[in-house]
Amino acid sequence: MFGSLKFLRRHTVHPSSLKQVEKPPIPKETCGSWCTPDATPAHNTLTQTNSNIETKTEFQEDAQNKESIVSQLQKVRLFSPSPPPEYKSDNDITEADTELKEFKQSKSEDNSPEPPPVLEDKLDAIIETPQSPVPVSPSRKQKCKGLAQLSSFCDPFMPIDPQGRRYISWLLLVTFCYSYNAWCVALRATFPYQTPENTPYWMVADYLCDIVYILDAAFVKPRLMFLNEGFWVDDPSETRKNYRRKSQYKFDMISLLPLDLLYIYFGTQKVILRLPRLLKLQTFWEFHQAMDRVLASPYVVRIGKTLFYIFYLIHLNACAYYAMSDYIGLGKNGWVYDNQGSAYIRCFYFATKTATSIGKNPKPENTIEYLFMTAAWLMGVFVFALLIGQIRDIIATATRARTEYRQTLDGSSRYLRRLNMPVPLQRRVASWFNYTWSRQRCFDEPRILNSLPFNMKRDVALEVHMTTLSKVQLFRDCSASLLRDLVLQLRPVCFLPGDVVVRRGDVGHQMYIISSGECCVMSQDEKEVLATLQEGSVFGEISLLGIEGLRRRTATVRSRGYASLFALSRNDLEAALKHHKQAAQVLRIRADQIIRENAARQAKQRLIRLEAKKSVSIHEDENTVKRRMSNTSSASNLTLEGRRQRSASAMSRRRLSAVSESGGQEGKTKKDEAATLAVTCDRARTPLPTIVLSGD
Ligand SMILES: Nc1ncnc2c1ncn2[C@@H]1O[C@@H]2COP(=O)(O)O[C@H]2[C@H]1O
Repeated sequence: MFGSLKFLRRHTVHPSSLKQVEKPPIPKETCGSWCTPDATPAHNTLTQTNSNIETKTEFQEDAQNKESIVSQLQKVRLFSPSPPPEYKSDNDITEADTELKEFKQSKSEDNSPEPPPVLEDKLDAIIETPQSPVPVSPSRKQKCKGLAQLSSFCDPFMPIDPQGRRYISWLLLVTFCYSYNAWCVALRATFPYQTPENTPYWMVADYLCDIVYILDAAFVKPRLMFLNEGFWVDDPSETRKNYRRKSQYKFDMISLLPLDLLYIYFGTQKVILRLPRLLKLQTFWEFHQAMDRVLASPYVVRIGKTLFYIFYLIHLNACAYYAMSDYIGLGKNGWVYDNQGSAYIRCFYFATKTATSIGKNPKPENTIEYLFMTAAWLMGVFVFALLIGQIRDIIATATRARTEYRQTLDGSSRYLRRLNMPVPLQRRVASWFNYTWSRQRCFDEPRILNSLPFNMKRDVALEVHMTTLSKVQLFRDCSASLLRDLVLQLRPVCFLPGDVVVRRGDVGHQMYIISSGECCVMSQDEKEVLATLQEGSVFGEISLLGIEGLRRRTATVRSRGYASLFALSRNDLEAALKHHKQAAQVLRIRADQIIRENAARQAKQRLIRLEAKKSVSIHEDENTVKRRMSNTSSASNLTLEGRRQRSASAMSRRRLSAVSESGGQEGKTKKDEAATLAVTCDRARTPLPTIVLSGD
């Protein structure tokens, strides 16, 4: 048998020759997995570009690719230049074992952490999302020198990004001032809440708001960058002109009319003179639009805005009711406010009742009261119905996805029940729906993405799956364009605990990337876990690579708990690899490593089994001899002595034959086993023909 091992030596890989740099070995579990986070060095996350201009030229990318290929090939050099060691005696078993150990060790050395690849540079160009701020021109930088201490927002020479946080915060302040004016002008003009004592406080609040209005119209709005045919314009004179062209500018200017000067003539009680301040309504809308864009759940903003309108209308109604009651005379008849309790609360209560048509309102007693009530009810019927309907729509839109999910879940449950499917299967289906919903929050991701233009779709997909994809070693080792090419082909799939993702022996149709959860690569008998793959790991690629004799799954892979994976079909992978030779190289090298590792493991297991068999057969031989000896106890001493000698020599012969495994009666089966082992070991050591081992 060991003769055949000797024969194999010509094809043996000598792991010791792989040693190039001394690196610490990595833990066992991580050896078998492709780019599990533990096995891979810390990496930079994908970063977003700040401009839509590709920062790398094709040439640079090519040069980088070549460098990376060379380093990969240096890393996994499969052939040894030095001659293989001789297998000289029966100690070959030990040597073979040692070689397996060495192979393992060298493999772990090979997989030892590399210095983190510079991902930032490579992946900077991946997402080509145009960002709002245009780089500041040098002339502007010059101007800004003296004002370096000021933040860019306060700097009167710096343009302002209309989508930036600072501007949105500013809009919040202006909106607050606007709301103050909107509520307080009507309140103070009708209710007796402005007294000579508190007038200075009201005035301070008023003029603080006016200062915000002035700053907004004079320093903020004229610096707002704007999009002109897809380009952000940040030139100060252009941004100023752009603001002046807008209707907003006119309204802003009218809202700042200093009618307050007429206080001198009419007195400070004439708060109605501040009415023009309410014309700054566009900023109020602008703020809500900005929040709509920025917030994770824009529905809250939309509902908030609608509620603001509803309450404001009721507030105006309350003010009008008080003003009318005051005009007619407080408590003069049954309809007017009777001047009891808190004036504002009572009037607001009355206004709410009329606006929402609850009924049981005091009966109007004169024409003006009738007119008021008619107007209030009409407003309730039309305006409020419209606003409340809007809230219903907003909530329906917000929960549409959940409603659809429930409908799909109910439909599938009904279908399975109708077909009398086993209860565990029904539970599994429900569990899958629950998990998929909790992970993705939508079932029609492709439909949403398909409505976007191609590049945008790709950028969205990159952003969505950034966390996982940045952990995939394949994408780090290869050119950034591989990720761009593949990202849209990735199909999210979910697996329940214990689900078989791929089964050994099946034809492979897709490979997988783990997005979350863990998957276990099982041994042939499914009793041992060969490797635990974690987020960012890739598996199922071997059967897709077209390696001769390996078109079927080499191992069963099961999900450990819930697992979210990205599936990539054979066709998509093949199409991508056609244009990304380096990626094909990397995948094949990795596949080769796994195949060798598995083959080496199997060879070792067989050796152990063979050893065990041998020791059992020797033991049996000894027992047989003992039995025979006891049967012939009646024979003469001479004959006994002679037989003993013969039996001893026979036993030693048998021992010898068992140890050498050559010839003998049962030698045939052992020979077969040895031949199979030889072939396995041969496979374990012989590099695959598909792998290109030298290249530039
Ligand atoms: N020892 C191993 N360590 C890690 N992954 C493995 C191991 N053996 C098999 N695999 C993966 O399990 C996958 C099973 O399907 P494939 O043969 O297509 O590709 C296989 C590899 O990606």
